[in-house]
Amino acid sequence: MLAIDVKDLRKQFRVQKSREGLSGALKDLFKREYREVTAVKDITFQIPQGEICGYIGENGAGKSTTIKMLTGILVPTSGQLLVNGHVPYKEREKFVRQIGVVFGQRSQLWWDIGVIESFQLLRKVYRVPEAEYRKRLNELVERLQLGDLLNRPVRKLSLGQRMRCELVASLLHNPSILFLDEPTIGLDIVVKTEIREFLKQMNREHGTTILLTTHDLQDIEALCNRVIMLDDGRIIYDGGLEQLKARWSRGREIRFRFGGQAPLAELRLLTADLGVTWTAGNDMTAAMWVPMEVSVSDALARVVGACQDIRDIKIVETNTDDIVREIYRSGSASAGSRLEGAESGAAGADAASGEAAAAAAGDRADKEPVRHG
Ligand SMILES: Nc1ncnc2c1ncn2[C@@H]1O[C@H](COP(=O)(O)OP(=O)(O)OP(=O)(O)O)[C@@H](O)[C@H]1O
Repeated sequence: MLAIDVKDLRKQFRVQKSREGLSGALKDLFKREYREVTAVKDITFQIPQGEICGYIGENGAGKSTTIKMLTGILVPTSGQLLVNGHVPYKEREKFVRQIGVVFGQRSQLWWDIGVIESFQLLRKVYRVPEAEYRKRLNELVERLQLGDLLNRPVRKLSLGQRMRCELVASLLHNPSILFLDEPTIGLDIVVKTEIREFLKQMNREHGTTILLTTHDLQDIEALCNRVIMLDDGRIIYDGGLEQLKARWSRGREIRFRFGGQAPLAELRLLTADLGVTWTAGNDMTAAMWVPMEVSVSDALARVVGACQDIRDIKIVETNTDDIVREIYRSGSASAGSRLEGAESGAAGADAASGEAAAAAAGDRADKEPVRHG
């Protein structure tokens, strides 16, 4: 069985238009006007059990909306959606016991009571048998070194401490799928690394499927073999991280350090026919940019063959941040990506059930109304 199976999934929101000025406000009172915002546009993807998949995109791309549909908080406008074989918004009670959710900016813990008391309440919510709960809690507390924190109220915890507690809370009932929305946001590098290691371990030992949205591409590098990239509600790339890098990388930089003054003019002359470019570093260093279509080993051989005084060579790959930024800018990851079909007219115009509307109302307060151009 697939962990997540999504077909032609769409979410539209109905947003009230507000007219300008006092007369506009008065008109709004009597006759409201609405417009549709399509946050997710007929996306299709499948995630097998045990995979860690990154779900990325710029602000407003539709990541959170997808996660909310996958976790049953929002009802899709159209399309099909199965998570662990369940339709999330239909079988809420049974379903939530199989998933864990961490929204980086929102807590599932009670603010004023001790962490351990929150855990106990969650045990009851998820109906975890006492013995199983104890065993699980001990394991998680040890892994994330929470011992000292358990009796403190959540409001007294630092962000990093709270995040570790949130992770425990989301895993107490041993869910087979974990949804993480910006799990490392605002954390220092030590805690980030700790959390990444912990997630890898959970995935390895318990086969937990993880879907992760993040703006921190180092989370993706550390955890995911696969990424799904979203732009303006559509999937623009679905595949391996390495393939993405290989396809999009426009070249590599090779840095040289010399025993004396870097012979820049000579180097330029030497490689003039290769299509590489040189930039000076400090006196003793220089960097050669080798575009993708030029062989690195040919370029290297040319330089090394002619200069005796090279002390150090370093090849620098284009980093994922640069690649992803470039893809966002162009709005397409082209070759080999699974481009979703064009938007096919409005389907099921009124998306908002009472539940969805409530989620929507509470939800935008903490966010900018963002869109990229
Ligand atoms: N409840 C809502 N009502 C109206 N519009 C919404 C609602 N939720 C999201 N949107 C709109 O849908 C689009 C997608 O938003 P979403 O929050 O899913 O993006 P995101 O990729 O998670 O962005 P971010 O990285 O900022 O969290 C945006 O244009 C947003 O303004």
